[in-house]
Amino acid sequence: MPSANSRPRLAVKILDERLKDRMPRYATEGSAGMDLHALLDQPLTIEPGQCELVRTGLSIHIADPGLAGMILPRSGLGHKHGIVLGNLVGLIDSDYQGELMVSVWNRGQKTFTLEPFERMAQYVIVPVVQAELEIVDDFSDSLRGSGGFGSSGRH
Ligand SMILES: O=c1ccn([C@H]2C[C@H](O)[C@@H](COP(=O)(O)OP(=O)(O)OP(=O)(O)O)O2)c(=O)[nH]1
Ligand SMILES: [Mg+2]
Repeated sequence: MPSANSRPRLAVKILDERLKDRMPRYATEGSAGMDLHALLDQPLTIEPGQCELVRTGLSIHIADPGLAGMILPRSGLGHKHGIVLGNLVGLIDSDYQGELMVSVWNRGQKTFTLEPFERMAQYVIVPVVQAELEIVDDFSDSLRGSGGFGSSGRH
């Protein structure tokens, strides 16, 4: 695993002083994501079916088009409390310089209270390949062809 020194360095703006001692970090050496804390002045009640856009107090400029950020649910909150993301997955462009926002969706059946600075989601950096689309009339044959949606097991 690359040491902390050889990891890509991403510029972060702290938009609220209270985030200074709650910076996202890898909890273990092998963690894929860093948890994002909810920037809230008071507890936020989220009713079943309700979705709230919650501030993180951070802007992260990834800058490198070969990388992207993803905001993913935390499994404990998702499984035990039905707290996932209103957009299912948040995709953060490398040129985005605004505040990271988390769409917190209560897809469960009970009211959930999100506490100030609770860890609500996780942020993962992933490699990205940008492609060029080249218009053609025909493709060279492939084994699959245009079969999809469960076609591979059928005779
Ligand atoms: O959960 C999310 C998803 C997105 N964003 C920010 C970063 C991302 O780069 C930008 C745009 O996201 P996306 O392209 O998914 O949204 P859009 O609806 O297509 O908006 P736009 O027209 O601004 O691209 O919004 C967040 O802060 N949190
Ligand atoms: Mg977009």
